[in-house]
Amino acid sequence: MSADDNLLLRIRGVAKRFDSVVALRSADLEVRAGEVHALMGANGAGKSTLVKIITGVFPADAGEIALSGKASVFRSPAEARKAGIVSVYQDPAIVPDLTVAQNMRLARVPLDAVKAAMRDLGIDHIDLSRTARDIDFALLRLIDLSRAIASNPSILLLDEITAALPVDLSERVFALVREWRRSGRSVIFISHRMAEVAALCDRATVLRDGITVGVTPTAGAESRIVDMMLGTDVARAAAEAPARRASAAVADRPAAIEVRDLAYGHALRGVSFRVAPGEVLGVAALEGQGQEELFDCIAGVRRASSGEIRTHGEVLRLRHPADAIRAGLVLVPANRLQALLQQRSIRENVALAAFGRLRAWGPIAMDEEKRRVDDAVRRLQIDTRASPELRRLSGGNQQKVVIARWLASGFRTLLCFDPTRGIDIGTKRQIYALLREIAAQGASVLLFTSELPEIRLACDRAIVLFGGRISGAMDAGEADEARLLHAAHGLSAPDAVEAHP
Ligand SMILES: Nc1ncnc2c1ncn2[C@@H]1O[C@H](COP(=O)(O)OP(=O)(O)OP(=O)(O)O)[C@@H](O)[C@H]1O
Repeated sequence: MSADDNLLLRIRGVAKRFDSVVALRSADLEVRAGEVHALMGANGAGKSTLVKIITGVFPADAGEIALSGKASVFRSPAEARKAGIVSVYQDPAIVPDLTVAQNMRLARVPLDAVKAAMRDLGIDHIDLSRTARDIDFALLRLIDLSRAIASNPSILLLDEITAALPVDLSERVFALVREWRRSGRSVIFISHRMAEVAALCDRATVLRDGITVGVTPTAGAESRIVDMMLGTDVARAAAEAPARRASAAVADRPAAIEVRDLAYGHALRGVSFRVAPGEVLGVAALEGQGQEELFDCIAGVRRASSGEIRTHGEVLRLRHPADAIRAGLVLVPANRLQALLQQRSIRENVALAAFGRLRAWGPIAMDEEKRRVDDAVRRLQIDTRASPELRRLSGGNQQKVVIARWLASGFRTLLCFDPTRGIDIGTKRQIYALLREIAAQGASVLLFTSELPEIRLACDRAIVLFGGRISGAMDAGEADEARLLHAAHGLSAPDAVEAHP
């Protein structure tokens, strides 16, 4: 049987325009039965738009879609589901104020099948009568995935499913995808993490500026894929890792931020560390080891049960995020939906923080605000073609808006919680370079990342959390994945890992 006989989905010349924005010019995609197929492309390349066209969220302006050789146009996700195509979209399709069970009923999927899928993913401990709003974002995505699996599709589309997931939960998704392939079904997998694409996917289709620019087996093709995604010139610039400052006895300087014996219920216990001015301190941890509580306490979102937080020697009383912002501590949260006003313009969203601050200082300096906002938008290369509405930006570009906001307003310490979630490899490098630049100008950065290789690229030092305590501390040069993972599992003998590669 030839590969063509095995073709499940064939897409030719799909185009889509939103007013003046051309999201897709001519997208081609062929997915075989029993294949895990990566859909790659930089932020804004058109991946999510293609996923939404395939699953009937909106119609294409042009092009053909054929399923098992038969021309197929779906007018809604429900129609696509009936034909065996189901997607887990980038933002969970879950109503926050309903319980998990109510959400599943809303999606018309049988609860028993959802429970079975949750069991397969190892998340059956979640009480289905809990309100979705109270459930961690990473777990919500897995619940959304369980919903998708429950209808047993022949093609599963996963749009950046692992972007919010820590290593251990990502592994469960990979196991499921492999099982899916073994049973002859197909997965279309979108991710900005090249390592997982190379490990998991059979072939990749690459989109650039809305056009399919190549199809390749993934094995050994990582750098070729990056070249295709970014265009060769940009890829070359992106490959130059940001220069890490020579570690000039940073730890000896007075701390920009010092955390002493911090506790928050059982989630955080006796956590102490310092970040010097000009330093980027990385925080690594598996899911739910106290990292969210740590960032929330420092950002004034939650009140610590005991312990102290100081900036430049002064003990802070943080009762509200505004207290932290006044002390120069600002948070870039992982969940951009929390941080952004979807109905407002990009400009308003970037100006949000600066606006409050400038107003506190006196008359609003509109020119100054405009200059700062323009500068931040330019530095982060935010794609403003779809201006003025923020909600029309691609996921990665929305994430950049959150960072741009604080760039425009100024701060002394940037608390970044997984800031490069869902961001393409070129932009990621820009963000690391930006964090380094911010540090070089004297600010300090505390960076939690669920992507362990980022620690070495962006940080000077790293601490690792396990069970609410610090289970490891090391210089970035030593923070390879094996060492970090070891500490993240509460194992204190990284040398043992090296001894058994
Ligand atoms: N509903 C919409 N209205 C207007 N423009 C849109 C809409 N949805 C997407 N776009 C625009 O279409 C282009 C492609 O966006 P899309 O979300 O498909 O990119 P992507 O490849 O998924 O990016 P990312 O990796 O950042 O998620 C972007 O310029 C985006 O701003």
